[in-house]
Amino acid sequence: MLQIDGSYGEGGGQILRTSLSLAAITGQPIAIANIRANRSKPGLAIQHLTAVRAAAAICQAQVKGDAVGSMQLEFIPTCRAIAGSYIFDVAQTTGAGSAGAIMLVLQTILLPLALAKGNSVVTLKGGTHVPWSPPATYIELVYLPILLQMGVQAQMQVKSWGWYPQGNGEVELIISGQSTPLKSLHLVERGNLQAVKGLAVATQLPAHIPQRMVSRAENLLREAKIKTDIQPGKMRGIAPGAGITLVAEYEHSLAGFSALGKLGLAAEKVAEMAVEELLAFDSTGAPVEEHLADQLLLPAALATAASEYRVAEVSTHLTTNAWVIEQFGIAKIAIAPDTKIVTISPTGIS
Ligand SMILES: Nc1ncnc2c1ncn2[C@@H]1O[C@H](COP(=O)(O)OP(=O)(O)OP(=O)(O)O)[C@@H](O)[C@H]1O
Repeated sequence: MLQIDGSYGEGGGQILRTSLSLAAITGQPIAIANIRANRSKPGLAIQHLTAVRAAAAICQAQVKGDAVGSMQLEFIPTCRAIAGSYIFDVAQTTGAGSAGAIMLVLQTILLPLALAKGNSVVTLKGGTHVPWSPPATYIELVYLPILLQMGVQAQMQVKSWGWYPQGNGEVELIISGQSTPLKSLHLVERGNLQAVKGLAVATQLPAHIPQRMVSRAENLLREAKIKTDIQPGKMRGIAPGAGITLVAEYEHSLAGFSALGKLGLAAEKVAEMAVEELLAFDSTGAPVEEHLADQLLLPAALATAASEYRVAEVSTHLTTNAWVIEQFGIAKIAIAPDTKIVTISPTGIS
C-alpha cells in the first residue's frame, strides 16, 4: 500500500484529491495520513469526503476512515475506474445542504473516467461557485478547453448555480471515455492577447447586477486597449448570488480570473477584482496562470510524451501536487526556478 503524507508542503485537500484520482486510474491501494494537517480545521471536510465517496464509487474501492474530520484514510480500489452514470451530491454526504465545492469533486473523477472505456454521465450537486476552488465557469471556459487539446473529451453544463453558504447547485458532466493515453501539452509561449471573453452572472438578483459587472469590466479592459466580449446572464439558483469569470484568450493559451459577489460589495468592485488579477497576470508574460498551473500537472503526467509549460507563479500548490504525483512513480516533474518552466516527463502506468 502506498503511504502518502497529507501534511507535506501545502498540506491541503489537493494531496487527497490527486491521490484518489491516481488510485482510481492505476488501481494502486493508498493510505493517506495527516489529511489537511496544515488547515485550521484539519481532516476531511464535506467536499473532501464527497470526493472520497465519488472516487470509491468509480473504482469500487474499499475505504476505511471516510468520516468528517478524519485525518487518516485507507483506499483500496478493486478495479480501475469504470465508465457509467453517477450522481454525487454533497448534501447526501452531510445529510443536509452544503456548498461543498463540487468542481473539486469533478476534478477528482474526471481523468479516471476519461481514461476508462465507454462514456460517463455524471451529475454533481453542491457548490458550483465557492471561494478557494475553481468556479464552474472557469472549469467550462478554461480547464476543459485546455484538456480538450490533450484529448480529454468532456462537456459540462451548469444547470443551477450554487453559492456559499446554501450550495445546492447542479452540473451535468458528459465524458467520452477513450482508454487511450493523453496528448502532451506545450505552453511555453502564449502569443498575443486576442480578446478577453467572459460571463457575469446573478441568481435571484436584479438584471442590472450582471450588467454592471460587464460594463465595469469592459470599460477597464478597453482602457487597457483589450478587445472584450463579456456576456451578462441571469441564471437559476436557490439563493441570491453573483460572480464573474474573465478568460484571457492568447494565441496559444487561456487564462481565467474569477471574483464572487457578496452582500455589501458593489457589482463594479467584483468586476474590478477580476480585471485586476487578469491585468497583473498579463504583465507577467507567462502563458499559464497560478491555478491552472497546479491543475495541469495530473493530465500532463498521464500523457504519452513529455509536456512543458511556463507559469506566472510557482505556488506551493504546484510544488506539492508535483510531489504527490511523483509518489505514484508515473512521472518525473521538474520546475525551473529561473524560467518557471514546468517539465513533466511521464514514465507510464504499469
Ligand atoms: N479562483 C480560482 N480559479 C481556479 N482555480 C482555483 C481558484 N481558487 C482555487 N483554485 C484551485 O482550487 C484548488 C484548491 O486546492 P486546495 O489544496 O487548497 O484544496 P481544498 O480542498 O480547497 O482544501 P483546503 O481547505 O485544504 O485548502 C487548487 O487546484 C487551486 O488551484
